[in-house]
Amino acid sequence: MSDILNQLHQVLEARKGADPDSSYVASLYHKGLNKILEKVGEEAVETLLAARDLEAGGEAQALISETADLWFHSMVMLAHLGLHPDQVLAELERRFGLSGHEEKASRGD
Ligand SMILES: N=c1c2ncn([C@@H]3O[C@H](COP(=O)(O)OP(=O)(O)OP(=O)(O)O)[C@@H](O)[C@H]3O)c2ncn1[C@@H]1O[C@H](COP(=O)(O)O)[C@@H](O)[C@H]1O
Repeated sequence: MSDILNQLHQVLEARKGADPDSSYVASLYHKGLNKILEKVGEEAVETLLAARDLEAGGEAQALISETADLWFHSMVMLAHLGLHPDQVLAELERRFGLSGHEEKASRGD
């Protein structure tokens, strides 16, 4: 399932040499870290508002879409700073192991 993260990361890397007028990602790189962080913050707020709306009877698709925007802009931030999404996945895997989920799952707990 996470292969889409790798494929998207490759596109984000390729956009480092692209014309800012022809690519949204290249335009974010061109504007710099502060603009990218502004977008991450904006999408985080839109995500939490969509979560509250869903609990109040709104659409799940709105939360899914906002979460995708948040993950996407977080990946742009990581790529801009020279990091790979695999590093985040590895950290989640490390924590999963630390909390003993696999051990509990194998025991059937
Ligand atoms: N996954 C995405 C993606 N998700 C969201 N967005 C863009 O993120 C922006 C979301 O910001 P907003 O909703 O705030 O829209 P906005 O008001 O127009 O944004 P701002 O003017 O505030 O920057 C929109 O312009 C969306 O088009 C994305 N743009 C690109 N991608 C992926 O990145 C790849 C490369 O994109 P380009 O660089 O545009 O070729 C694409 O092939 C896609 O796979």
